[in-house]
Amino acid sequence: MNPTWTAPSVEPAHDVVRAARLQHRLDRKTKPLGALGRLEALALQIGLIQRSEAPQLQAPQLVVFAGDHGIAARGVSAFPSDVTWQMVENFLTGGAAVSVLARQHGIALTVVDAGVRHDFEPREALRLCKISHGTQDASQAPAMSRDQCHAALTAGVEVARSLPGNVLLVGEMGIGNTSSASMLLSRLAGVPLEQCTGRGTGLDDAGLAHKLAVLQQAMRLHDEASDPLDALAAFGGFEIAMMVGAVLQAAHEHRVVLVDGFITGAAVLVAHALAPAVLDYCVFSHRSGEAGHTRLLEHLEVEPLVDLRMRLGEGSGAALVWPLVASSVLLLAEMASFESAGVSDRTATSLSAGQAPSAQRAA
Ligand SMILES: O=C(O)c1ccc[n+]([C@@H]2O[C@H](COP(=O)([O-])O)[C@@H](O)[C@H]2O)c1
Ligand SMILES: Cc1cc2nc[nH]c2cc1C
Repeated sequence: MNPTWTAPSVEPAHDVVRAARLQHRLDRKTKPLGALGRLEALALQIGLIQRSEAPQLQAPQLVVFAGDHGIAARGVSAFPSDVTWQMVENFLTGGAAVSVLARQHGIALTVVDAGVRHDFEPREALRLCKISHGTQDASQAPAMSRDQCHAALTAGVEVARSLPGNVLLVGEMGIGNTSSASMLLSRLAGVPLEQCTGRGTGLDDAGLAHKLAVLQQAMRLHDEASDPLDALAAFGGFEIAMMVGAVLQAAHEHRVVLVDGFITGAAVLVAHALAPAVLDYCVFSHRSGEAGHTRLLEHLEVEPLVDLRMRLGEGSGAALVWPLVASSVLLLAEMASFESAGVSDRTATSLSAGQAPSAQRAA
């Protein structure tokens, strides 16, 4: 087995000339300068991602990657592992939060069995990519072997490659996966584990203290795992590794990547360590209520679009902000300019008052 895995290449999306042109288009729209706030930066980012001054979003795809975690047997979650496969069934029959939101917004939903401890009947919206029936307990052994880790990364690449459209919304399901995300954050960002570890699905104070002790044990066991792929194999899980592959492939193909919460954020953290330009393609949908998410966003120096104190996962936050993302692109495409609508702008007045247009934006 090849000891290294070659990540899809990711080109930086930034281009100074295209950014200036997009900004000029936005500035000539019939509104005060900057009045659409972060929607303007969003439209500009998507223009850069698509290398276009007239970006368009097509056939958004939400993929929920699901996997189980051996470490869940140590009592680090408020729920049992069986909830993972039961929720996969719920996604497929349309009753989960993400199912409702995807239906509401016309987003295609695919569920990927990355490594759930259950055998599923084949279904149209289900991709069977199981690496194993759950990972090993990371407090006792590496969560996965190098081979399994590479297989999961490759499967994620293949899933993204096979999907239509130019927007990937990334979600996950896996009892115990906040533990993996916390350990990845601590190891890759150098943040103390206490600041990375939270209540997940709803641990009480005693549960949180126990979770922290288990994660400390796992971190000590894998104290050599500092390279991003070593850390990913040590701490898991299969769904996180598949998300890393999918995000890298989506960025390679110049798709917009709409990132959900803490666990999807941890996958982006790994992807960023492998290919830093991946961040140019990522839109961070929301700030999760899970404690470590704020540290993760600070480390990546990114700001999510909204904070609704959600902490569900599944891609629910990504699905929820999809209409904002779609609106930003539509406004860029369809709003009239001052010239085309015959609306007077204030440039003439400010110029006669000796103020440069650039000073207006700063104001
Ligand atoms: O996305 C988030 O920010 C988030 C925060 C806390 C929990 N979750 C979800 O809850 C599960 C993991 O929580 P836990 O307590 O089992 O580690 C998993 O299925 C995630 O989708 C998700
Ligand atoms: C019920 C339930 C739904 C979820 N969706 C994502 N993670 C979850 C965890 C639980 C426990």
